[in-house]
Amino acid sequence: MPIKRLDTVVVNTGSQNDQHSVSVPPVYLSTTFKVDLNNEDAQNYDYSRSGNPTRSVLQHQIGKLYRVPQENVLAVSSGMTALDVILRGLVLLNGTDNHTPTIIAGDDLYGGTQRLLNFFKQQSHAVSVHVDTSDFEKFKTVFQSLDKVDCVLLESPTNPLCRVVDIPRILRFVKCISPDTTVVVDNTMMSGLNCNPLQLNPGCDVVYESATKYLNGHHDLMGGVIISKTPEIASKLYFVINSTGAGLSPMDSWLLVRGLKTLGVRLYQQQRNAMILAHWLENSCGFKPTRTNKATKTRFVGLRSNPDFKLHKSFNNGPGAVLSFETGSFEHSKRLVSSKKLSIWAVTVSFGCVNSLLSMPCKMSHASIDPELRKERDFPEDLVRLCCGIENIVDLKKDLLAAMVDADIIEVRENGKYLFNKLNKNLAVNTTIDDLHKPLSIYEEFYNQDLIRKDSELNIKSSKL
Ligand SMILES: Cc1ncc(COP(=O)(O)O)c(C=O)c1O
Ligand SMILES: N[C@@H](CCSC[C@H](N)C(=O)O)C(=O)O
Repeated sequence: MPIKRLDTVVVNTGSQNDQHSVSVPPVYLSTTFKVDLNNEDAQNYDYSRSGNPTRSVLQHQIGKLYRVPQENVLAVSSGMTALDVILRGLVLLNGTDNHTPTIIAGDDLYGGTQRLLNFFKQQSHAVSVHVDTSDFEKFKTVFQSLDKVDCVLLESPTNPLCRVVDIPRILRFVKCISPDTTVVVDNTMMSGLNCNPLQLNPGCDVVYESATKYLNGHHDLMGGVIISKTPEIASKLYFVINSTGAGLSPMDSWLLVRGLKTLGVRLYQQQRNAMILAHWLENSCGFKPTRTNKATKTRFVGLRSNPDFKLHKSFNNGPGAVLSFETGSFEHSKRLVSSKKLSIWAVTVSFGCVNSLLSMPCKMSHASIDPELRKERDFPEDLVRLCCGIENIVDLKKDLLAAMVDADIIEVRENGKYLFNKLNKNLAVNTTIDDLHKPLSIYEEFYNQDLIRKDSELNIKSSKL
C-alpha cells in the first residue's frame, strides 16, 4: 500500500472495531475497566491513569504523524508536563554523589521552559547551562567544556526571537562524540507536519510538542505529546506518567483527535498569512533596519532576507506562523498591543490557534524570565509577537494597520499610497495590501518539498488501537 501523506493520515482515524461501526471514535470516560482474572493477558486497560482507549486513539494518530509505532507515543496534560516527564524519566535519575545531571539548553526559550529548568536547578536535581544554540561554534565550545552532558534541549525556530537552530548539525556532533547524551527537541513551533527531528540522520531521542498549540488549534484544551525514538525510551517515560497521573484526560484526548484532523489546512492558511504579513511589515511598514535606525526588525524564518532562510528550509517543510518584530520603542509597542482599534487580533499568549494573536512577550509569555536575565540575553523589550490564524489576510492587515496608526507608529499618506514609519523615518509604498503574489511564490517553494522524508528507512510496525 502506498504511504499516505501526513495531512491525510491525521484525518483518517481508521476502523474502530466498534459494535456500531462508528465513523468517529467514541470518548471512553470510564476510569475503570472490568477485570477478567482468567484472561488477564487480553486486558489492555484497568484504570484510566494507566491507560485509556481514547488516549490510545490519540497516541495512534500522533504515531502516524511522526511515522513511529503507537507504543512510542505518550499523551500528557500539557507541554510543560511533557518536559517534566522527560527530565524525570531520562535525565534526573542520572544524578550520583559524583555527578549532577547536566542539561544544555538555548538562551531564547519559552518562559515556562526556563522556569521549569530553574526549578530543577533550585532543587539541585540538575544544572542547566544556557547558550545561543543557533550559534553552532558557541554550542560546541560549551558542550566540550563540560564533563558529561546528560541532555541537550533544542527548539527551532526559537520562541519568540525566531532564531534557527541547526538541529541536524548539532545532532551529528553530539551523537558522534557522546552517543549517550539524550537529545530532546521541543517541536511546538513547527509541529510534526513541518518537522520530524526523529527522522533526521542521526535522529534525536525524544520530541515533544505542546499540543495546546498547532496540533489542537482551537485553544480549547491543554495537552502535550511525547514521541520517542524507541519503545524502550517510551516505556521509561510511561513509568513516570503512570506513577504521577500525568496522562491526558479522555475528553481532551478526544478533542485533540478531532483538532488534529484539520492540522494540514489550518497550518497551510496560517503559514500563508504569516508569510504575507512578514513581507508587508518588512517592506511596506518599514520594520527593517535603516542606516539611521538599526533598532527595528522583522523576525520570521520565511523571509528571504533572513540569513537562515535556507538553513530552516533544509530540514523543515514550512515556516510556521509565528513572527515577531521590533518597533524600536517599548512605549510604542505597548501602545500598539493596547490599542482599542484591534478587533481581530486578540491580545493573548499562546500560538497555533485558528484566531490571530498579538502579544508583547516581555509582559506576557516571557514575563516569567527574570528582567535582569532578559537584559543579559539582549532580549528586545519592544518585541511584538504575531501568531497568525486563518482569517482573511486583507482583514488582518487592515486591523493591524489601524492599531499601528493609533499607536503613532505608522502614518498613512496620500490616501493609503504610502505608509510612513514614524519611528524608523522610513517611507514605503504600500504595495502589498492587496498584492499577495510575491510572498506566496516563496511560500509555495516550501511546500514543493515532499512532506514525507526517508519513510523507506523506517520500520513502521502496524499497531493495535
Ligand atoms: C515552545 C513551547 N514549548 C512548550 C510550551 C508549553 O506548553 P503548554 O502551555 O501546553 O504547557 C510552550 C507554551 O506554553 C511553548 O511556547
Ligand atoms: N502565564 C503563563 C504564560 C503562558 S505563555 C504560553 C505560550 N507558550 C506562549 O509562548 O505564548 C505562564 O506563566 O506560563
